[in-house]
This record gives sequence, structure tokens and C-alpha cells, in this order.
Amino acid sequence: MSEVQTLKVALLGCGNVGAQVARILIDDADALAARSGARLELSGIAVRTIDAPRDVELPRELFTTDADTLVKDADLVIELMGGIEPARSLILTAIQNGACVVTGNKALLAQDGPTLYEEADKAGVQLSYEAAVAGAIPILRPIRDSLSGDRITRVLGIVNGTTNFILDQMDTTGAQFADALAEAQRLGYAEADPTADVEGHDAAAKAAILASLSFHTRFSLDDVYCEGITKVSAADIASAKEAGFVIKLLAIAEKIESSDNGSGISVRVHPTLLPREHPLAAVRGAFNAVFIEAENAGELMFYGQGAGGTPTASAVLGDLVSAARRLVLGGPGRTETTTGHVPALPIDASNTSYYIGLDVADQAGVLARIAHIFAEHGVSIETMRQTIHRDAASKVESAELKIVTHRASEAALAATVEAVKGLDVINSVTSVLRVEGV
Ligand SMILES: NC(=O)C1=CN([C@@H]2O[C@H](COP(=O)(O)OP(=O)(O)OC[C@H]3O[C@@H](n4cnc5c(N)ncnc54)[C@H](O)[C@@H]3O)[C@@H](O)[C@H]2O)C=CC1
Ligand SMILES: N[C@@H](CC=O)C(=O)O
Ligand code: NA
Repeated sequence: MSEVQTLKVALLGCGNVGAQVARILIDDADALAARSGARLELSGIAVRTIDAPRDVELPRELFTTDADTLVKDADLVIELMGGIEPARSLILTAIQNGACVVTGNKALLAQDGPTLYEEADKAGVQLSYEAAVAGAIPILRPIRDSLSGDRITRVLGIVNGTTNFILDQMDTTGAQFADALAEAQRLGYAEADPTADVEGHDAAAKAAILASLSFHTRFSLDDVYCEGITKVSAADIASAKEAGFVIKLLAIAEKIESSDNGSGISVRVHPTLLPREHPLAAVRGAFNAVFIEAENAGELMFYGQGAGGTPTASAVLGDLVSAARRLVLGGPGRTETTTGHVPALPIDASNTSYYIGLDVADQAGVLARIAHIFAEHGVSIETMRQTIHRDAASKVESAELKIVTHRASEAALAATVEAVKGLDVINSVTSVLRVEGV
């Protein structure tokens, strides 16, 4: 009987995700060997401090501070340090040494993915990163493989667990932003620097990866328009809720065919109102989901845990087994497919519906004057609702107007809002938010 091959696995980083990957590699060694066709031997774990406290108890002799040497002697390298350097250099060393690489590092891929993909192609090794987008959810492989016979037209994703957790807590319990963020950090969802989560940069990195695979063009972070959730107020959430919407931070990549702005792909991340009955509105807590529209498949939704050490480790191990199978079988690896360059469009080229909240004077003719301005700018109103707030003596304290438009361009909407602000019957513009799914 032939000997089962042993493949050496180097793990870089032993934080939230790395520690769980190490645990599973050790605990499930037999099952992983059966699925890969090779024994996956954890040859070492590169860390900054050997004796740092960790969630998982692991054999001390596995730890090393010499990541370079560990990488050079490995068949498979798992990078879970995060950040740009030394992760980038270590991945390049691994590739140049003929090792397959698995990473969850979306920040690095969004910034310098093309260099890494090209190097992997040249070396004929596999570079896999399922964990980088929507954690445990199998989404990159379905886009790359299962949908490779179709044409994707639109991707809408809740791809950041921390911000979904914060917005959900604010929506359901009225929690304060800072408390909800602290809890997300405690649960291991947030990035080392949570600014990347709340400012939308993490979701933008994932949007660039999703757009690249969906539209067969390499998009980077610079191609993604990005707004985070720091400006979403409790009042925005309450007002959206009253109007039947929920606010989610969405990563959107969609094909736009336009004679005015040219055709291309709009890739963007921003807080978005969704009708409460939209499938993505039901995605609660730190869960993620990606909603895909494809020409032949129609609508698809992928749902699951997008963050957290153990769920993310599942995606890492899936990639590892797949890379190990390929090493066992031999033959050149297949990484990205690109079919030429489709331009990334600026935010001004996108067309969405909008929700506009206005604090207005309760006077005759106000609605007509506002509607007139919208019409003048070519922005069509879908719904307009007025709520009158009265004091104890039934005297009008304020009048609130909630307007949802049909799809309009960013430029037309911005001009409309400016013109509305100039009306003497407007006390303030309380919200301007984009809407999807209406
Ligand atoms: N935590 C999550 O839910 C998810 C994380 N990811 C990605 O996975 C990667 C790892 O994330 P976490 O485990 O949450 O991060 P973490 O911050 O908990 O762990 C990273 C570990 O790497 C170590 N490290 C950093 N630089 C090092 C160096 N030069 N040498 C040795 N060790 C070094 C750190 O000391 C830390 O222990 C990141 O790229 C992250 O974006 C992806 C999906 C989900
Ligand atoms: N910080 C990220 C972790 C997973 O990518 C998130 O909150 O989703
Ligand atoms: Na994933």
C-alpha cells in the first residue's frame, strides 16, 4: 500500500482566527487527511510573543518568532496576521518557494491583490482567500466556479459583521453606537483597528474583491466609493424604522449601461435603506449575507457568519483542503480569470432611490412647493408621508416629511436637496440616505 503523503503547513499569526485554525488542524487531523489525501502537519506557528496568553491551548514547541524560516520550509502557508507588511512579503516568499497560500487578509488583497495573483499564476500555485469575504460563507468559490457559466449583473452584500451588529443593536435595542462597538470588539468581530469597520474600509476591501470576481476585472480599493456608518444617527434609524425601512451598510457592485456616464461597474459601500421585507433586512447581529443577481440564475442569497474566529477558520480550512488536494493530484493551479478591463464608474454614475427626511413648516402649499422642486430636477417621487408631532395641548410642534424617490442620479439628487434647503418653509434636512430593494 502506498504511503500517505505529508504536507507541511505553516501558520502565520495566532489571534482570533489563527488560534482556531491551529486547534482544528490538530483536533481534526484524521478527517482533514481523509478529505485532502495527505496528512496536513502543522509545522509551526509564527507569533510575535511565544508566551502570550491565547484562547486555545497549543503545544509550545510549535511557536516561533522566525516567520521567514517557517515559510521557506512549508508546502502550504496560512497567513492570518493581517495588515500589509510583513504579511505581503511572507506571502510572496511562500509563492516563490512553490507553496500554496491561504489568507483571510482582505486589506492586503484589496490593496495589492493583482501583484499576488500574478505571482501565484507565474509560480503555478494556488492563492485562496475565501475567509477574506463574508467569513464562513462560501461566496468566492460559488462566484468563481458555480456561476462561471452565467453573467452576474449585481451584487448586494452585508459583508461587515461589526457594522451590521452595531446597526442591528441600535435598531432593536436602541443601544448607543459606542456600547455596541465595544461589544462587537469583545466578541472578536472587529478588526484590530475598528476604524476599518465603522468607516466602511473593511467592507470596501471586500467589495473590491467581490466586484473583481463577479465582473472578471481587477478592481482595487481606489475604485470603491466608501461611506461608513459613523454619521448614521439614532434619529436616522428611528425615522427609517417608522417608514418601514432598516438601515444596513451595503457593499454594492453593479453593471451600469449608460449613454451619459459610459458603461462600467459601480462599486460602492454606504449606509442603505432596505424595505423591512427585503431578504437582506432579515440579516441580524454579526451575520453577513450576499445577494446576487445573475442573468440566468436570477436571484441568489448566501447567508451565514461573516466574522468570529471559529466560523472564519472553517473557510480557511476549506481553502486549505482544496489546495492540498491539488498538491496531491499535481498539475498547474488555476487562480483568477480576467476578461479585459471594464471601467469602475464614479459614484455620480450610480442611480439609486433615495430617502429624504425633512423638518418642515406646517403651512398650506408646502407639499406642492417641495414636489415642484423635485419635478424641476427630474427626480420622481415614489412616496411622500407627512407626520405631525403635537404637544400636550394638541398644538403642532413640528411636521416631518419622509420622501422616497424613484431611481435618480447622484447629481440630480444633490441638486434637488440643495434647492429644497433654500425654501423658507424648510427648517432642516434631517436625513438623506440611499435606498435599495424598492
Ligand atoms: N476576526 C474575524 O472575524 C475575521 C478576520 N479576518 C482576517 O483574518 C486575519 C486575522 O484576523 P484576526 O485573527 O481577527 O486578527 P488578530 O489581530 O486577532 O490576530 C492576528 C495575530 O497576528 C499576530 N501578528 C501580527 N503581526 C505579526 C508578525 N509580524 N509576526 C507574528 N505575528 C504577528 C498578532 O500578534 C495577532 O496575534 C486578518 O487579516 C483579518 O482581516 C477575516 C475574516 C473574519
Ligand atoms: N471585522 C470584520 C471581520 C470579518 O471580516 C467584520 O466585522 O466583518
Ligand atoms: Na467567505
